[in-house]
Amino acid sequence: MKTFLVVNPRSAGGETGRRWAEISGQVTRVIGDFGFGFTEGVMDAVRLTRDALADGYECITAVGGDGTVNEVVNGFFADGKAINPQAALGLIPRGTGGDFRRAFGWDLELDSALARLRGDKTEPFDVGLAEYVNHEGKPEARYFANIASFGVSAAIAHEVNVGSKALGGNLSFLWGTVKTLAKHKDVQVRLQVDGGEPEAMGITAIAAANGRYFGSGMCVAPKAVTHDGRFDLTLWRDYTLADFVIKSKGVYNGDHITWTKTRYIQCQTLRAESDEQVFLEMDGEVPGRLPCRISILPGAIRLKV
Ligand SMILES: Nc1ncnc2c1ncn2[C@@H]1O[C@H](COP(=O)(O)OP(=O)(O)OP(=O)(O)O)[C@@H](O)[C@H]1O
Repeated sequence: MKTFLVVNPRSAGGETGRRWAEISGQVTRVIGDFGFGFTEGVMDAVRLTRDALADGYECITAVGGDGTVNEVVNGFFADGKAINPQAALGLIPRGTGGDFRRAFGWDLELDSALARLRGDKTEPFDVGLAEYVNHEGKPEARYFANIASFGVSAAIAHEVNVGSKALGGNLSFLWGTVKTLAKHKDVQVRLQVDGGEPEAMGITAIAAANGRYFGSGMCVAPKAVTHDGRFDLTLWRDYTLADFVIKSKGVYNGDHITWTKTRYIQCQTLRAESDEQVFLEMDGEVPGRLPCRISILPGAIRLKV
């Protein structure tokens, strides 16, 4: 398979760029010739992926974290269609959060990533599509690989992404989480699942999950499968800071789905709207807010496993 690596040199705190000579040497040893490009900023991985597919590359491999995976997946599509439905998505995980790779039990070892790239095993991979309102108030659509969520999860991601990183990555994330949770109140939304009757409800957060983890390791959707053509929809209500701190074990190991404050269903589409400002997060980025429509594209691309 002709392979192209989309490399985010800034991922893993810039270590990917600094260690590139060593990484690329190992890639060559294991898979032979490959093409590659460095991303130069936000959304650049979309362009690199589209160009590589147009050049006939059959396996596009993200070298980075969840943000890079999201952009590469977006590059698999143009004008609402997969550019090459037979093309495969590969991953050399380099990020800090790594929620996408956790669904597959993949670690950060380069050797295991290269073994996947060298092998010819792929499996169908469902892709999420979110239509929403961006921060300029304009309608926008974006694909996602792992999870789209709204409510406190998106508020935290927004706080961390726009907040000061003066404390350093992990501390900023922790501080953003505590600050947001401490002042959070459930928001009122109207939710319509698979075209059914709209239901009004108060929610802490709702996650439409293809993969299983978000928020750097919270197992929000423990039964989600990335090739079953469905989202696992997790609805949290009345969650407080204490649930995320004192009872956090259940949030991290998936037991929360047995709590009375959690609802867990499967669906293919959902619509959500609110009279309040409710941010929408996908794969860790916060490109906009409700109202949104989220749908699944079953087996839209193939994944190297
Ligand atoms: N050259 C660049 N300079 C600055 N930002 C970049 C550059 N290339 C890519 N980016 C941005 O970096 C963001 C984060 O990258 P990525 O998710 O790969 O790494 P990470 O933050 O280390 O990992 P994770 O998201 O898993 O925590 C991406 O959304 C991307 O738009």
